[in-house]
Amino acid sequence: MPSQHHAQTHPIHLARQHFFERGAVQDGLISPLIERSWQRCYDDGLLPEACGRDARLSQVEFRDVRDRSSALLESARPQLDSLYAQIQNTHCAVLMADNQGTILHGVGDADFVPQARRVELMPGGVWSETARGTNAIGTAAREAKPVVVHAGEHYLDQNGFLTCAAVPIFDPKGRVLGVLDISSDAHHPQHHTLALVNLAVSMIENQLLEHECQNAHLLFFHPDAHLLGGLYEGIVAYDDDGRILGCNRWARHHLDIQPGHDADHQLTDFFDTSDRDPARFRELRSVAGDTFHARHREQARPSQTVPAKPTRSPSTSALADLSLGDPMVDKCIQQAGRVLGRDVPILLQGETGVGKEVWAQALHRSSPKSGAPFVVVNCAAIPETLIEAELFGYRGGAFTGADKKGAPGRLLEAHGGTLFLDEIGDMPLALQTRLLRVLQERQVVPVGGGPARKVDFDLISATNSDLDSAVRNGAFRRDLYYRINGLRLNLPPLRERLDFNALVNKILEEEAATGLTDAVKHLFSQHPWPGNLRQLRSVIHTAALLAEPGEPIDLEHLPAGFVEESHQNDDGQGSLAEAEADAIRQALAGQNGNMSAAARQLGIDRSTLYRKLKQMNGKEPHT
Ligand SMILES: Nc1ncnc2c1ncn2[C@@H]1O[C@H](COP(=O)(O)OP(=O)(O)OP(=O)(O)O)[C@@H](O)[C@H]1O
Repeated sequence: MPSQHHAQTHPIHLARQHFFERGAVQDGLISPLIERSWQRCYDDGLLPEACGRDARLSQVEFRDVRDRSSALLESARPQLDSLYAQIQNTHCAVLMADNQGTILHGVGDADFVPQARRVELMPGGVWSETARGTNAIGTAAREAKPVVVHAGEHYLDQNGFLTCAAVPIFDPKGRVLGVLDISSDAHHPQHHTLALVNLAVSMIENQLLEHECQNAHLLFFHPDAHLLGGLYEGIVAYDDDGRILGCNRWARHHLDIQPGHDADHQLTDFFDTSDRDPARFRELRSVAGDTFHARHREQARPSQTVPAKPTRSPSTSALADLSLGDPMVDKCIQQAGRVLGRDVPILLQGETGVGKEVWAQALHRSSPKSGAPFVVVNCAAIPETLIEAELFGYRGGAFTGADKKGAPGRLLEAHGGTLFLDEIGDMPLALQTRLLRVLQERQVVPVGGGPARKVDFDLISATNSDLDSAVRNGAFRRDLYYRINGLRLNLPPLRERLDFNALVNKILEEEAATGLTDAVKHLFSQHPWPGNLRQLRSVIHTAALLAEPGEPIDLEHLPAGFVEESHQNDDGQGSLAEAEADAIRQALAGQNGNMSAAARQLGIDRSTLYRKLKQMNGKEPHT
């Protein structure tokens, strides 16, 4: 096969010439591993002047792939960040791929990333050997070995500008789970990169082992007592019967186990002892005759009565997870934490889309009632005539159209758990009286009569209207207001949150988006966000689908009307309420008056849009 590379003296050029023109390479010009890989690519029919095949995933495929690798991404994240911090500003990028060579995560220097993107060396790019010929990621995955691929060792001509060092990441059973890589421009070769990547991978693998074998015994060992406790110690996880559940790469190295061959073994297959629990000894001998120094650790085991550590229970973390650094939010979390489980009704107050329902769920999950039902009733979404039956239930045939068997009602469904009354300000006055009675007497009588049933639930209510003024003008019962307002949490609007950037990053991650261009970052920081977190999520969700995999969200990906909404704010034209009203009018005009489509575009609920329109029309003269 002819190659673009003609007679040249550099060993790699010579090797390419030999390989592509004569079909064999003179000994010593390139490593046997690279030659093996070239041969596979050649046999597979790949041409060196090609661009790669099936080499890029769609956004949807990419999202699926990332979801499947979420455990790996989670275990690896701290190491990815710290690895990049060590090599930053050296014209390179840190990349992590799954075992099929699809790049899941990438972070790199501004002077290298554009070059890398030209060949799709970025998240969403597929770098398997089949797709792109010999390359560090694909070849490391294929060979299950650390690999450096420099310049012309890349099979495809177009990748000859790269130098890359990649190390496979093994799961505790010794299967390749992914690949960690540092790539840079071949003009800036990095000398210690492979060692750095190896270290980071060791740490990721240990993290995976401890995470996946949470209830196991752990045996740590090393031939040198001074290196016990260091990064190169072997770790074996095993159960009560001495059966090996998994081990790290150094255990495989010290015990000479081939990756993938450590399952279905007993400790006694490798250590020379008849004791099933050899970890009781400080010194061990392997069956091959090597001596190791050892230590032992028992992981937390559910069956044992280990004194409870004052750790954060998984439940409280639901609430704590809402903290991203905003002082007002943190204060709410702290106050809520104090009253949870103490029969104090909580009232969540905040603009539409600030996350009141998300908070209600987190409060429920953090409470002692987290295992019981969480029942949501949106008082604005149910027609007035049906709220009563919905809440209190009804006897069979109690009213026209009612189910013959009757229904227990949402209050009874919440028995033992949490009732979340959303938009409580929209509850009709007559029903407020009935609800108050239930809260006082803790029993429910269904519509149409029947025996009273006892109910017990935690109550969380939410409103985006000003309940104080509703109480003053008689639209909301004062006694009910006191009853539901044991603790009021005022959730700040998005434009006032000091953790705005952290929130954006969290949503970008959840939506598998790559990032934002500087122009979009600037626009976001200026935007009034009338739809708050709901609008932010909906804008990022759509824009992430419109951007190519690995491409940051740019102005062109933002929904129509969004940029204009921001500019109105820039011009300083009028108040926020006016900006919001303008946005609503524009959305309705743009969607030919279709309420559902306009609400979707604005990132708010249809019922919220109705209410806002009512408010706008009440204030404004007809035009
Ligand atoms: N802490 C958060 N982190 C990320 N996204 C969030 C958060 N809180 C809310 N969101 C997003 O905003 C959307 C709206 O949240 P939610 O329904 O809880 O708001 P709300 O205040 O109850 O709105 P409304 O008053 O219109 O009923 C959620 O579906 C979620 O996508």
